[in-house]
Amino acid sequence: MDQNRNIGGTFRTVLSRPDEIMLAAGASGELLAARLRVALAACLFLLPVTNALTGGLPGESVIGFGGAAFVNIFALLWLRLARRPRHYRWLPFATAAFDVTATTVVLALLGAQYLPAALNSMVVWCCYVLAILMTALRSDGRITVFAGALALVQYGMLIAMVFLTASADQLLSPEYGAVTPGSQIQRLILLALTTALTATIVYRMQRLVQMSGIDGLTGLPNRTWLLHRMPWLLEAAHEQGRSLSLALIDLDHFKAINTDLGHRVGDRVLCHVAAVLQDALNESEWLVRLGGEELVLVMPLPVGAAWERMEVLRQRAAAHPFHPGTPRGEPIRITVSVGVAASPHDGHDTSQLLGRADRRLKHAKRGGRNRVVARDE
Ligand SMILES: Nc1nc2c(ncn2[C@@H]2O[C@H](COP(=O)(O)OP(=O)(O)OP(=O)(O)O)[C@@H](O)[C@H]2O)c(=O)[nH]1
Repeated sequence: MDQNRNIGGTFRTVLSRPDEIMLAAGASGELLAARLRVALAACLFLLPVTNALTGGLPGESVIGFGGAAFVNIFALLWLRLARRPRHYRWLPFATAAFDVTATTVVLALLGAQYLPAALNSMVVWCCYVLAILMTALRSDGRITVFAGALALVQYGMLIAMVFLTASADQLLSPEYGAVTPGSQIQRLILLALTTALTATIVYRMQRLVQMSGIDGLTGLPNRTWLLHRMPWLLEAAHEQGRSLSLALIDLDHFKAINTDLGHRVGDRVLCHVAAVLQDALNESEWLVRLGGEELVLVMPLPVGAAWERMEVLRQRAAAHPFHPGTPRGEPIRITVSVGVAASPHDGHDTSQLLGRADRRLKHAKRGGRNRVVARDE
């Protein structure tokens, strides 16, 4: 699946809004990035101190110290904001822009003191690379591309300004070497490559998370996906004052299919039922394979409406027999039993809802199977 993606498709994926799981991972990544920034910002004070102690230009040390103080104040502010995960949706863009722009400002200040330092300071220029690499922690390709593009534009403008204003001998320096167009183009290319590499890492991370949340047999989201996704769905439903229902669906007499026709046919039956149900779902309904022959359907409905919806789907499963595909194989009617539970009435978290739905599923089995139960008896 992965190998078949073309570059255009990959690029579109990188630039698209990540799903809820990746956004949640990105929010904790933002907090990690904020903590890392505070630690790195504290280390920045070492640069002007080292510069002063090793006989560097006094003006450089003062600028370095001022820049470090500025970065430290903002680093603490970003950390404070990042402690409220996903509260400020603009935060990852703002912090990435800050990291890049702070680098440009320090380079410009160095250049104002001593022109070659603006373009040939290796230590400060490397902060662009760190700023772009740090966007990988946000698990969002849009932020990586944004930070990379901003670094290219800002550094490109700095190059243009220096070359437009400086004379040839101002670009020669005993400390920093010669500032040449060739070396500056190489730096721009390195920034573009860093951006492309970081975006690729983000893309791979997204694909791995996606793959770990998909059931290999049916292609449905799996238990891992459900356990990650449900808290967000429950929180959103709670904020909007809506109910969220969960239906636990179990195939009836599935053991007999395995025993009579073999496990391989059993697997095909599972895929068949998953496809029959999946084909009838709308965008706000999520079908998950919990494990074995148990499926879960999550619906943004109160319990009564969820029961009605499951009744329709139960009848649909029964009306679509499985065809073994062998010359003498008769179509097999597959039925399902279902237990439904809804938040907030039956519970506030996934395990409470699953527990309640499981109890009702057992009632459905005891009551003769091929039925939906949404109430305790
Ligand atoms: N082919 C196949 N079988 C599976 C898979 N996972 C679980 N099973 C089988 O599913 C069967 C589940 O049986 P049970 O739920 O205990 O019983 P049942 O026959 O379905 O009876 P009721 O649920 O009471 O209607 C077991 O035989 C498992 O081996 C799978 O991935 N593929």
